[in-house]
Amino acid sequence: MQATGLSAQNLSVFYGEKEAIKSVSLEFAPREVTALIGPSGCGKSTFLRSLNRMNDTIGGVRTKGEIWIDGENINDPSVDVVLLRQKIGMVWQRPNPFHKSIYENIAFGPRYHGIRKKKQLDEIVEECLRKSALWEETKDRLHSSALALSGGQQQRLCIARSIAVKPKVILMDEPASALDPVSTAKVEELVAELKKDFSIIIVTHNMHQAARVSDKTAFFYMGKVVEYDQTDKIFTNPSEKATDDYISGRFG
Ligand SMILES: Nc1ncnc2c1ncn2[C@@H]1O[C@H](COP(=O)(O)OP(=O)(O)OP(=O)(O)O)[C@@H](O)[C@H]1O
Repeated sequence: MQATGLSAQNLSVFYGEKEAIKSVSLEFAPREVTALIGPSGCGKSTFLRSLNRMNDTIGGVRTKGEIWIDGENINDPSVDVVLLRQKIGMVWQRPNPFHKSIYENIAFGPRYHGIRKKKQLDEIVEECLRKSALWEETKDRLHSSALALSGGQQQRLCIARSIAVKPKVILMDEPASALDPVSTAKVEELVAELKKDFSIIIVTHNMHQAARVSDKTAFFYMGKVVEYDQTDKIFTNPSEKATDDYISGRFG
């Protein structure tokens, strides 16, 4: 079955014999934030990575089922993985800027995809830094090393880098878990701002964060989605007892 936007249909992911994701179907709406929650080892990161084929980089991974974006099955052999990851970007748990200048971190992707004019690249760099609430802090040091930024600034730079290639969807794997509370709040504000332009799918262990930033929440347990609904509903009146037990801290 094809769907508009991004969706997983009966997706299973195996590490060797182990089935880490068990026939999961989820559909993501444009310009919404979806939180993936659940206890450690339930498959959130595996599911997230399968959405832009980052699992391809791990040996011994096998995928069954389908993932569709804009009418294209991303696991089809004809799919160009570089273009796929332009469309579906990723921000990791630990900030991982390139060992380059702040400017080059952002210009790299657009340049790779064919933009060469300096003026145009300058505009993209400024726009992305503004959207990531980093412009004021960096405009006088664009050509200094990105590694001289604080951890929180580096993570916002990684978000700026991910939006520079104009993705439709941004995947975030616990993007604030390595950050202090002030930097965490800035990343959360950024998520709220960015959803005006992008769909965001965020893995988080922080229930308050999921409740604050997301429109929809999927509760994963042992490789399956137990419940997927509006975030308000999941956190105030979940349909499944297991969801209630998890969000009330009774396990996990
Ligand atoms: N590279 C790998 N090789 C083999 N098994 C793996 C690999 N990565 C994850 N797994 C297994 O797949 C299952 C799901 O792991 P995954 O990291 O997706 O869960 P998670 O919900 O994101 O966990 P956490 O919240 O602790 O990050 C776990 O049983 C894990 O041990």
